[in-house]
Amino acid sequence: MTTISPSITPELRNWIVAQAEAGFPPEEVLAAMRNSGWPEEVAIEALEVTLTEHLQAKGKPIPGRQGMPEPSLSDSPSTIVVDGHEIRVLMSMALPRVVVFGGVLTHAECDELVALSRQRLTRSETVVNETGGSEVNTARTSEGMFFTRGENPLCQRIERRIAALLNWPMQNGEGLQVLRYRPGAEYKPHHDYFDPVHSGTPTILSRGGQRVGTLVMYLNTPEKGGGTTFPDVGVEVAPIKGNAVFFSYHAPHPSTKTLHGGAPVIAGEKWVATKWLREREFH
Ligand SMILES: O=C(O)CCC(=O)C(=O)O
Ligand SMILES: [Fe+2]
Repeated sequence: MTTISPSITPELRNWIVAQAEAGFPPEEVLAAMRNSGWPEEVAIEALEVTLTEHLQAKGKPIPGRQGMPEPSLSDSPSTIVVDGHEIRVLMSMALPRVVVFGGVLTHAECDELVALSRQRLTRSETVVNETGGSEVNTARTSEGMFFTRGENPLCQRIERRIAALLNWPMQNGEGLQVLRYRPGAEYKPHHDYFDPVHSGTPTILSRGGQRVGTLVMYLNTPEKGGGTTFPDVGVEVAPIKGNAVFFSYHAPHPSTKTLHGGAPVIAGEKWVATKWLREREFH
């Protein structure tokens, strides 16, 4: 992962906003910044951050990829009913795009997922950037397993619910992943998208394009620790059985502020099921 912290001075910010308001497309503003000596990566992040914040301040929608997974929240409902199942909306944030839901899964569904996955857990692996394969990694000390999409009636029911909740085709989802963290286990902050700079990324993208969103569902409530953290914005989501945190990223870029991690579990175990959403049909 590359992390860039450009110093966006007020002068630079005003200049970028003035260019955009004068009608110059972002590509031209970027070219001008490159010509005046800015490294491309830094210029892109400065542009994205400045324009996103500017649009948000003016209450305008943020242009991104055409179509993103997104719950129907335009009239700020307190609950969303999906297939007769009532889900509560607990928190919504614009940047990063994060929504916390209550009661995505019933306690019985959480217990059943744990029971179905327990015997299949192995030490979690992470993607090897160079090859697109996977390997054991000290940043991720959980154990995990993947269900294939639609593997059993429970997975089918949950996948249908998630597709309706996030307005995203079921076919574009990866199979559910279940993770168990024991005391001391954690998942250090990372992005879920595949970094385009890595040579293994094209192999991964051939199976359905980029990841564009993540839903982490909590299958139990750890006694202490184990929250899902978003270090860019100092947010921590409490892991409560049945609840879930959704976040989306319209580009594979840190300016989405979707850096996140599973904080170390201090007491008890933590179980989650993660659903990753791809741009296109995942196969
Ligand atoms: O365990 C968590 O809270 C986060 C899990 C996560 O980041 C992932 O599965 O990609
Ligand atoms: Fe993640």
